[in-house]
Amino acid sequence: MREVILEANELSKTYTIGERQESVLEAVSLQVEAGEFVVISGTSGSGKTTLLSILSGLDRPSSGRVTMAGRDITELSEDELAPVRNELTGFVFQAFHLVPSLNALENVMFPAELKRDPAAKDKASTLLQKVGLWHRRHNYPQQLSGGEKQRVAICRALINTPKIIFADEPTGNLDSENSRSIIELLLELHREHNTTLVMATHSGEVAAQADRIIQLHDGRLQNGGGVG
Ligand SMILES: Nc1ncnc2c1ncn2[C@@H]1O[C@H](COP(=O)(O)OP(=O)(O)OP(=O)(O)O)[C@@H](O)[C@H]1O
Repeated sequence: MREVILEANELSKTYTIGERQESVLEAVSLQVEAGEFVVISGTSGSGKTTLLSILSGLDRPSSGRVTMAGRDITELSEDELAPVRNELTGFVFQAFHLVPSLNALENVMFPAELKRDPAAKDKASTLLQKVGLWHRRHNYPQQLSGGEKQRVAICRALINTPKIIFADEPTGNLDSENSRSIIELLLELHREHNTTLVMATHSGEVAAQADRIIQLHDGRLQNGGGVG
């Protein structure tokens, strides 16, 4: 049997808005195997971003548990969680969170430099070339278009070859040619390094390439979340 790298048990998330309690996720349980490419699909507002944020340890559930690489991360403090996230995961979210004072190349290198990787610059250069941004390497985030920033953020998420990549509409701001090259890059990592991909997307073309599609509807899973 293959390793289950990510597991959610009975996750729920409730927001309080004024006097009202709004339930965004309800009793979501799922398992993802190491090396799987899972797409989370669902209409706008169905809870995809919320689920990805909780699965990746960026946000906490109101109840339920998340286990990552055999470790229950639900009750870890932020200080305990940060090294687990850095070691295992990469994030491609809609907010780019690029460092404004670093140029494109330096932004991509940053996570590898934190690990004192001597190949940081070479790896960052290769990634920028793959996404067609080598000529923009000296530009600062404010000198890049939305789609270019998106691609820099993707390179940065990939530089340490994380075990699990969480991606929220990674091609959301991109035209079809750039979307294809980003998906190709993610799939290349998936194939070559057995990287697990957990991706929310509206794109049927991307979903068609996934091993499994998890459907969210009003915060509930439509099909079982077990390993397919
Ligand atoms: N911080 C918050 N406070 C209150 N409600 C929130 C908060 N964040 C999200 N929501 C609500 O939770 C629901 C799910 O949001 P979420 O962003 O997870 O949906 P989504 O499926 O990713 O949507 P989209 O495809 O439009 O990005 C929405 O109804 C949203 O309004």
